[in-house]
Amino acid sequence: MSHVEETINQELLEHLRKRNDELEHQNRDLLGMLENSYDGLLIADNESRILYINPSIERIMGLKYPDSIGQTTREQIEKGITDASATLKVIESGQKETVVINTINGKIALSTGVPSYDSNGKIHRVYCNVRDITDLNQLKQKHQQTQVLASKYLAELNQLKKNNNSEIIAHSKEMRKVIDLAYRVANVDSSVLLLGESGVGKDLIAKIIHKASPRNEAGLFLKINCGAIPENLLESELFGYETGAFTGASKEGKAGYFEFVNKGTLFLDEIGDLPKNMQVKLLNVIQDQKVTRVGGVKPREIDVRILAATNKNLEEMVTHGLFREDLYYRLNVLPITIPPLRERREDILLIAQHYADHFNKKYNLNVKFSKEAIEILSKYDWPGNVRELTNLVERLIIIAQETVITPEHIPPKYHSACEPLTLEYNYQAKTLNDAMEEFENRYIAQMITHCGSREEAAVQLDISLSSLTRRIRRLRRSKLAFIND
Ligand SMILES: Nc1ncnc2c1ncn2[C@@H]1O[C@H](COP(=O)(O)OP(=O)(O)OP(=O)(O)O)[C@@H](O)[C@H]1O
Repeated sequence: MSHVEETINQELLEHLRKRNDELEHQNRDLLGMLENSYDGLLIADNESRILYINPSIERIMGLKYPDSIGQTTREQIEKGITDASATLKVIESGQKETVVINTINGKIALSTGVPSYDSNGKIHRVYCNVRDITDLNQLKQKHQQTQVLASKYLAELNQLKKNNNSEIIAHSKEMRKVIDLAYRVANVDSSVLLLGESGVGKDLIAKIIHKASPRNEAGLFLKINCGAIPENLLESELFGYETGAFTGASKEGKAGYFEFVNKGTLFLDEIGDLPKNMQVKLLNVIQDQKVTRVGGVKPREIDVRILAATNKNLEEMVTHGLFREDLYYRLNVLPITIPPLRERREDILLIAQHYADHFNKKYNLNVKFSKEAIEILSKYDWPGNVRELTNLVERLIIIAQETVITPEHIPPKYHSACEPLTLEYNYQAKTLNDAMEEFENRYIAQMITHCGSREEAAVQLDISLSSLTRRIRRLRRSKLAFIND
């Protein structure tokens, strides 16, 4: 070898040594990155055989190094280590794939596989990035729970806002007594049982009691309709549940209404519909002021005032064994009975007027009641009480085309106060035609007197007001004119 050749060889050797050093450094850097990545990294061949895993894969998926090297991801699924494989999906589709996997050590991960091809265009390697999203999922769940809680608070705030605006109309002696009692019981902490037919205002009185009590500042008011929550959910809704208490239960567990409303007031509406097995549990919670979540053992201290309401006869239910006597006495410490609307007729007009103002404002109208319409409403028995009255007022305000509600606008069933007439008199007429005319004349005249107005009489006679007016005009021209102005 010449001197020149020797020099070139040495330079080449030096260059190769340097290059080798560089590659070794790069290799070490790359390996350092792979080994220290917080995400799991996995390299597989075109048969899903694992060639490389980093330590994070062991943390996320429970795969051990070096045992898992050479195993296929299909085998991992068969062994139950994971329930899906991005590698297999990439091999199937030939493109980038992302799957959510549940791993043997209880983690949820997002696995993304990317293919790499050889010079023939065939898959040569699959590179997988496995990101642990368990914490992210828990955060998401927490976020969702916070959102649920926030919307509950918002609903409660809106309810409170509404309460501030809601006015109770209580002109009658009977209702004034009820309100008076409500304010007095507000200052003590005993249970109150609100009794009365549907729609009398039990809800409204319950809100008044809470608002006037010190609990208004300290906690929330929450109404639960015991008859509306499915029996299998009622216990967990009221008392909450612990982690994994039942299938579908949140991993975090959940506070029930009693805990949610702590320091406030829980209004148990339709208490007569509470299933018997729940009655004893409710009794224990009220007595001990402690609640144990479903699936839990540790009782939690609570401070909740109970208001209950029913339109059923609880005493009778106790006699028939449908309601626990001990719970009945526990709830019935302070009973308040709200009389039906028909037993306090003087409230009818004021309530109707109050809601007419309310709906006129709401619909930007200026509809008023005629004297005759008011008379009909005052005489009706209102089996659905104030709720029925408010519903009718809203309907009348909307349907009255004119600015005055007349008897014609009011549906026939409300005209019940005009009972059928009994007509007894001697006919002066001889012929059938005359007798028929005479009957018509007298019947119409008496019906107008009886109902107090032509409008109401027309409703009772089931003819239009204009038809009645035409008949009156014709009858006035007859021999026997009974109809006066
Ligand atoms: N005295 C009143 N003044 C004004 N509004 C009233 C009055 N009483 C009841 N209302 C209204 O009538 C409607 C029915 O009242 P509420 O829901 O309180 O009755 P309830 O007795 O609780 O009925 P249910 O037994 O069916 O639950 C509500 O819109 C309420 O605001």
